[in-house]
Amino acid sequence: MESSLHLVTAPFLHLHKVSRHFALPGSFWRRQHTTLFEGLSLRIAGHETLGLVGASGCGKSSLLKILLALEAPDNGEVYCTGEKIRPGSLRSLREYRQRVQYIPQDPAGSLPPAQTIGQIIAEPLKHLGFEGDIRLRVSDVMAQVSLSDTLPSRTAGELSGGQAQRVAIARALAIRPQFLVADEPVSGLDLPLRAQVKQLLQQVTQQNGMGLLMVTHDISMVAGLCDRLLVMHGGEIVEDRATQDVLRSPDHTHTRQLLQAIPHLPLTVNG
Ligand SMILES: Nc1ncnc2c1ncn2[C@@H]1O[C@H](COP(=O)(O)OP(=O)(O)OP(=O)(O)O)[C@@H](O)[C@H]1O
Repeated sequence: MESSLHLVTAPFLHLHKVSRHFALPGSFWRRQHTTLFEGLSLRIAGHETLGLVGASGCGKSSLLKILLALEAPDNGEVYCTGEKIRPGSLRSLREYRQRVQYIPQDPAGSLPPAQTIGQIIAEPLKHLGFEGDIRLRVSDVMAQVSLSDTLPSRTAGELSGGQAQRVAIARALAIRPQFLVADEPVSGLDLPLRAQVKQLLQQVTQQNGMGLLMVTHDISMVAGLCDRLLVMHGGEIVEDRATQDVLRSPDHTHTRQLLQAIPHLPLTVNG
């Protein structure tokens, strides 16, 4: 199934007919498989900001892992600017890691607690052989995410959830990627911090001319941040349109259910 937005003719990222199956628990000899998605295609332009929403368990994170080339699809290919990444060479994978960076779901849990902020942000620079001044680059990105008043020698274990997410964003930005992929970047944060992270993502993508794909359960995160909204259901992308259009007039029953599930404040207060 090709996603409905065919307008992206020269995509930066291209998933071509990817499939994901999982073995169900059971004996090895009688093992059965479940199909999460089959033959799913998606084209994304380099400057686009996209939200990906869907009910829990529909396969969003699995799709993201394939897009990030962290996992290989069971069938299908992943391309970046026309070059095959999966299956592909180690060289193309290494270049891909430089171009597409990941912001994890639970930064407080995923950052190594004993490492300093400076070490964490410098790690991808060292790993990918950055040739400039690493300390300068670390302090540059710390300033970009408003961590400049925080000492780079503080350890990740000392940070609040909001600060940890800023460090994770700074680490992703350090090697000057062209595209960010974020998996539930605000889950676990309270409402004011969610708004701050949303504003920060908006700011860094605009300032650096980067694209963004963000998985979220929180549809309020995509409004104003993502130009394009994908809704995943039953192993397919059932909506793929401009965010405002989807929010104003959802086509699919599942999208309407997701929108109806957003809590609203009562308009009047009695008593
Ligand atoms: N490695 C795996 N082995 C077996 N099943 C898996 C594996 N990874 C994911 N699954 C199953 O695939 C389904 C989709 O998981 P996935 O994490 O992609 O969904 P999701 O839409 O991101 O969910 P959530 O919104 O709750 O994070 C789930 O039923 C999950 O249990």
